[in-house]
Amino acid sequence: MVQSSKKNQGVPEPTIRRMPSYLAFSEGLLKKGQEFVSSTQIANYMNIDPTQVTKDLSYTSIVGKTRVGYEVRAMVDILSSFLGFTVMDQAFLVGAGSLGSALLHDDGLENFGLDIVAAFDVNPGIVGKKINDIEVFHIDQFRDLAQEMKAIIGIITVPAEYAQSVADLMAAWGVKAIWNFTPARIKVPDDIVVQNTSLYANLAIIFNKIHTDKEEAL
Ligand SMILES: NC(=O)c1ccc[n+]([C@@H]2O[C@H](COP(=O)([O-])OP(=O)(O)OC[C@H]3O[C@@H](n4cnc5c(N)ncnc54)[C@H](O)[C@@H]3O)[C@@H](O)[C@H]2O)c1
Repeated sequence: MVQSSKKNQGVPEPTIRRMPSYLAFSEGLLKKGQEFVSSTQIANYMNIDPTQVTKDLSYTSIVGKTRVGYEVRAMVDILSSFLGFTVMDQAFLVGAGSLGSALLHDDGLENFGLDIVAAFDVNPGIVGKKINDIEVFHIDQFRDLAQEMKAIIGIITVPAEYAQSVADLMAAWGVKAIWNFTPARIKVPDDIVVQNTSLYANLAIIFNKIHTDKEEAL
């Protein structure tokens, strides 16, 4: 069995960002019954240079065979483990509104190693309910439940103006990472990993590209 590290220190972030696509591509090939895949085939799919693929995969224990390439089954096993998708980490979500409840409904997160064990909110209409079988508690219960449930990842989906106070609460409890979906930039001790995610930033890039293309075409 391949052990997951969930601590792949020194691996460049662009490499980590490409790996889920390598994994998805390999899973597709596995379903079609393909046994081996070459770096050129992966590179064509990704629209990048084959040497980049070889370099990225060299951070893992995947070994290619001359002329046949990489074994697809090993790619799937090693990449999912390398990316930390095979070991479950527990998370708390704070802010069970529109976005928060969408994340609570996303069963796919579990396939990627994230188990949301509890949600928190302040709205009496939401507190005490279950969303996709995950209980929503009042934020005042955070400290006690954090102690009990020992989640190491905090997900923030509250209005931006409350993001810092929620981050402070999570940091005081001792989370190792915060996945911040708000547009606020939070400040936490350096040993806490913060990942900011925004659909709207990606949308702005799309708008910028299509509008620039349109202007160029005029
Ligand atoms: N990253 C993205 O792509 C993306 C997409 C949509 C929304 N957002 C952001 O996510 C956040 C939530 O957006 P939404 O549309 O779900 O809003 P929403 O109003 O539907 O939900 C926010 C929830 O947070 C709760 N809340 C408020 N203060 C709280 C506190 N101190 N502690 C606990 N819960 C609290 C509210 O009761 C509400 O249920 C906003 O910051 C928004 O900008 C980000």
